[in-house]
Amino acid sequence: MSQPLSILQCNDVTVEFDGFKAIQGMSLTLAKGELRFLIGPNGAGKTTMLDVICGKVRPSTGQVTFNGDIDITRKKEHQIAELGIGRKFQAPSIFPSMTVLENLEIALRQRRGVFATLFARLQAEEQKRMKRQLEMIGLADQEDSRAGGLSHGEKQWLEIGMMLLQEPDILLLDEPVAGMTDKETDKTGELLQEIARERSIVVVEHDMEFVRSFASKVTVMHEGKLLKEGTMEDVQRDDRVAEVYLGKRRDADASRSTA
Ligand SMILES: Nc1ncnc2c1ncn2[C@@H]1O[C@H](COP(=O)(O)OP(=O)(O)OP(=O)(O)O)[C@@H](O)[C@H]1O
Repeated sequence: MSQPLSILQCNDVTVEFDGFKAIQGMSLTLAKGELRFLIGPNGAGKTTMLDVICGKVRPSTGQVTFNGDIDITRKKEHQIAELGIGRKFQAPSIFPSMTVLENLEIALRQRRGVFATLFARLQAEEQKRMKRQLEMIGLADQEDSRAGGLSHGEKQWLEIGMMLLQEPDILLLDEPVAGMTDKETDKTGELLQEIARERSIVVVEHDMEFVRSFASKVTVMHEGKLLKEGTMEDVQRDDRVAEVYLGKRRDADASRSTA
């Protein structure tokens, strides 16, 4: 069988903070249209890996290549964003006093490659895209609501919608379901699976129930290194993972899983 095409490759990445190696020779390959979960105990280096990919942190050694042969290791954050890698942080960065639709309009105007002169001609088509995006993020009947009045989950979906209007090839999400209700969490999982039909996603996540429900492939990090990669079943069967990660969470996890 042929290998799926990769959209991102991180090879032997090392990150040092004042001599402390937060990442130690980490490699990760992401396929086109893949929804990948990055898990591991606190301090494993998950967020730092996202920082490396989006250009916020420069690795001291190693290489990151995007879309085949584009070396993004030394590129600046805005250049990487323009190439098509979008990063969403934990706190939503929406404009609370504007409506849902206005927030999406702002995102659309920031879209890479859209020239002001073309904007008028594209408007009808762009309006359609915004409406489609609204449907996808489940906020179609709230387009005129003030974004600041949305629930926590809805704010996160709006921000995901804003990212999508910039048409990234890769979305990097840090704990997207933190603070969400169970219902919102499930909706988010379904949304991510839908997005992954067209784009690739890396999700850093602590909520194991969420990962179990929606992950096909999981990467486990520990002390800045790759510990295990595979299906959730592979990962759960691995003794080293149980020891360093799942074991530590087993009690808290068991109480959630019985629900
Ligand atoms: N800017 C920084 N300066 C110094 N040390 C840092 C910096 N950023 C992260 N670290 C350290 O690097 C290690 C990895 O941190 P990172 O935030 O990537 O882990 P994580 O797996 O995302 O953890 P968590 O799940 O708790 O968010 C930690 O020991 C952290 O304290």
